[in-house]
Amino acid sequence: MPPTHIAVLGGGLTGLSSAIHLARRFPTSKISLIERQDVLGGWVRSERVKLPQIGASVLLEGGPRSLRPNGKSVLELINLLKLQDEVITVPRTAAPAKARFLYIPKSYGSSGPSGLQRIPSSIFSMISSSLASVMLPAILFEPFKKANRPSNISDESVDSLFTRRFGETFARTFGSALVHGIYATDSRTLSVRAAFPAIWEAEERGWGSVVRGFLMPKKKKEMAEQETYEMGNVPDMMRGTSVYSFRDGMETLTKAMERKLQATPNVSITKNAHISGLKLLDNQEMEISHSQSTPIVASHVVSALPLHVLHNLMNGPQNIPLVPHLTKNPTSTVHVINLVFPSPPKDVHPEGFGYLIPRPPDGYPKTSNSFSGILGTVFDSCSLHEQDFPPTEDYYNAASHTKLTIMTGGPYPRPPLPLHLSSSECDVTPPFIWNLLDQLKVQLGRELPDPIYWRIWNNEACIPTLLPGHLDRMEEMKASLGLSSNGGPSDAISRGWRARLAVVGAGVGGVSVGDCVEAGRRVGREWV
Ligand SMILES: C=Cc1c2[nH]c(c1C)Cc1[nH]c(c(CCC(=O)O)c1C)Cc1[nH]c(c(C)c1CCC(=O)O)Cc1[nH]c(c(C)c1C=C)C2
Repeated sequence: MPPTHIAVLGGGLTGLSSAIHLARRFPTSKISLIERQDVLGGWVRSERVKLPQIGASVLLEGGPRSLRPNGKSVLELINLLKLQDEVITVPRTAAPAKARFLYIPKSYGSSGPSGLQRIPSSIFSMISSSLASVMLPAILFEPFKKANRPSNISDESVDSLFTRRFGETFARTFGSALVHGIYATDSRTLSVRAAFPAIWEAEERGWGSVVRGFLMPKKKKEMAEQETYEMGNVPDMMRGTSVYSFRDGMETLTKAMERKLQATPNVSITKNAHISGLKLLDNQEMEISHSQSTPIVASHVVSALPLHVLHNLMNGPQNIPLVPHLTKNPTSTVHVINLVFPSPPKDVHPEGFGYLIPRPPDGYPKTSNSFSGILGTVFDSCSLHEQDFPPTEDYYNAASHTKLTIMTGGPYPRPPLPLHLSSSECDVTPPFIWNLLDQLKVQLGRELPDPIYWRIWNNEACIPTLLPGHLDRMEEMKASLGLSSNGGPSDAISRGWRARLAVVGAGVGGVSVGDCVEAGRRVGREWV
């Protein structure tokens, strides 16, 4: 029998995707989506600002800003929500797809390269690269290094695997920068199996060598199970695309998901609702108390809340079955700072995607002082100039402005934020922004004009750091809910939750937009 009433807790990407797919799968079930804030979409936030000084309208992002076309569940949503005309693509041959940089401060050491360094994209470009001294020996000798994974480990940190296979300098230079750019955390704390399973598996496939493993074909049983996605013509549109976004930013996707849900008769959305409790009733239904009206009683619940928030809900006075590991992982806070300069990109930065900054050799500083803790900078004008008006064909040399985004925080101590978070709220540029501009000038190696617009987004606890052992812990968590590892009901049916509570989201199964949408797509499959 289909569920009578499904409550979806949390209206971020995973909650929205869960509600959309559950409403399709169970058209006769009642579905209630409950969100704490007055907007849906979670960390996805796009803002269009008009800048009359230069006669431009500029689209800025506070969270994720681009997508890769390999995420089939997002391509499917684009098709289902008819967003094809909103998509903008960056071809694989374009500069932002090919040119990515590392910034290595002079203070990191005298022997290696310093300054803005282009990351080579092939073995041939590696030979002439200034990063060759760090990359070439590490990569060329790795296949000849003895297998060295300790037999008693089932997971380790990204830094630990990179150091074992490629050496300490490579691990710190490339591994830490990669982890900054995705998880905004310390690579010495992040689980390699949870964050980069392909690297862990390549080492196994390659008899101890990651490089050999990547060069070898995958065995049949390692190939992902084949899912069918309703993608229509979207894969054709994406041919040759490196990354894509939407003309009006990533909110195009979440707003379209919300509109779709509003138009679906069996779905109700409650915003501004503070959820205060989750209780298991004697008849196996679940009661969700929240601030907006009387409690909701649901036969099935999807929690798309951050795990620590779910933990707090369950820790009330009611006696409910324990769900383990909800508070194990820490989270990273990222400050995202959009800057708009009144000059074309050629006067501000090299053409490309942007740059990442590796971890300092002595580790992260303990206090913020004047050090800004920049993790990396994205050259938004290069990849996303089609979002801005008026359109400029030769945007790099001729656009009226440059937009870029600095990301700070994560493992660095964070200086206090200014009172006002955008230049539209105050006339005086705060020291926080001047300090970042000083750092930016050093990193880009040039003088910069004063920005005509700045905007700070405080993404508090936005990305979970999945600690080593995460995958095993999530199996135990699922088992406690009465779910087996493949998502179906386990024989532990006597457990209180009886597979009627599903826990999904970035803290469980992957932090990318694609992972969140996919998790929502798969949830509740066992409820038929
Ligand atoms: C708020 C800042 C974020 C940082 N990482 C993420 C966010 C939202 C999440 C993230 N970023 C990337 C991925 C991988 C995506 C994939 O493989 O499909 C994830 C899950 C890659 C990425 N990193 C940066 C960009 C612009 C992208 C493309 C995707 C996106 O737009 O988020 C730049 C970047 N992100 C962060 C930092 C510190 C940084 C530095 C330049 C943190």
